[in-house]
Amino acid sequence: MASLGGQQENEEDEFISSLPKERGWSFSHVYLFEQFWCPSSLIRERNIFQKHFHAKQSDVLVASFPKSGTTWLKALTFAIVNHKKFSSTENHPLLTSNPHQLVPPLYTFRGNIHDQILQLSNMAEPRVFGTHIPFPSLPKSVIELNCRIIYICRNPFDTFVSAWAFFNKIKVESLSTLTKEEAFEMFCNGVIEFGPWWSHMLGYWKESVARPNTVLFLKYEDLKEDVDFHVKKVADFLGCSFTQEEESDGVVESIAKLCSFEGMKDLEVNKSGTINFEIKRFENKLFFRKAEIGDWVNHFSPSMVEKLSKIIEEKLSGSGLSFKMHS
Ligand SMILES: Nc1ncnc2c1ncn2[C@@H]1O[C@H](COP(=O)(O)OS(=O)(=O)O)[C@@H](OP(=O)(O)O)[C@H]1O
Repeated sequence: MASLGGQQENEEDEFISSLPKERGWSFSHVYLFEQFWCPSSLIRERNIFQKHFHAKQSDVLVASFPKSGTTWLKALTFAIVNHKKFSSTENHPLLTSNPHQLVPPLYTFRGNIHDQILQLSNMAEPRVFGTHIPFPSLPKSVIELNCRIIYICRNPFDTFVSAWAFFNKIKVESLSTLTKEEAFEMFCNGVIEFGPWWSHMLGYWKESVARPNTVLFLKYEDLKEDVDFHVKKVADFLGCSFTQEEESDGVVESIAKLCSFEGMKDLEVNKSGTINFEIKRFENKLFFRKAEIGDWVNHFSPSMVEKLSKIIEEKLSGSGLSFKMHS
């Protein structure tokens, strides 16, 4: 972890310990920082980032609440921005690397901060980063330079099931396994890494309405319905539209196929590869579970359905944001 130096570190520790604190889903604790629940390590990383990271105008951000389709959108975005560089069928980096390796998270400082900044500044442009950070807490330079942001969200029912399955598998050893009931209670209270999920979605939703050329808001369910349409939409948004010839050659369809759940989950790198997450090293295969719309029906009791539906109604009403719950 990058170091701030003695006194500053102490002040930061004091600041973090003054914040409201809850048990996390995968981290021992999460703190209410800038109105979202966040592990202490991320608060530190984010503070360093605010100070030292300078966005470039060509940077692209893939933003999401966890378990909403991040892996899929990272793969698609990487393939789209590099479609002139790599063929989707031969030797494509996505055939041998997990999307999270090709599209690194904005905040994961390990080791020397200056090396990290140098590494990032040497990345091929356009640099594509992933982030689960809510809109208001993004690095200032990202906002000031109007870097393009693609946000993906998913219906909260499926997001909950996916998160419950995933976080229990990657959690720190010392944490007890969250029962479905415990996790659901926390989810309904917004207490989950990067939550509350409703303010996360609404933050990006409002920006996408106010600045549609800067923030593109996508839904997992819509991508499932017509991925080719969305591949073209993302390319147009990023200013790298496909030519007529590329479209006739089937480039759009081959990107969609390369990034499909079926295509990705059976790749060797995603079956047996591992990724170094802050908490521990875990298997890439954990990013690929069922990828269905409506799996929640196998997990929700009628009272859970009623409670979550009410929260969605209450939190999102009037925003214009709604979800498809079944395929
Ligand atoms: N290529 C592709 N296409 C469609 N769906 C996919 C794909 N890759 C992963 N998935 C499904 O997405 C869910 C994981 O969400 P995230 O990728 O956002 O997870 S993470 O936040 O990056 O950890 C998780 O959903 P569930 O299966 O419902 O748990 C994955 O199975």
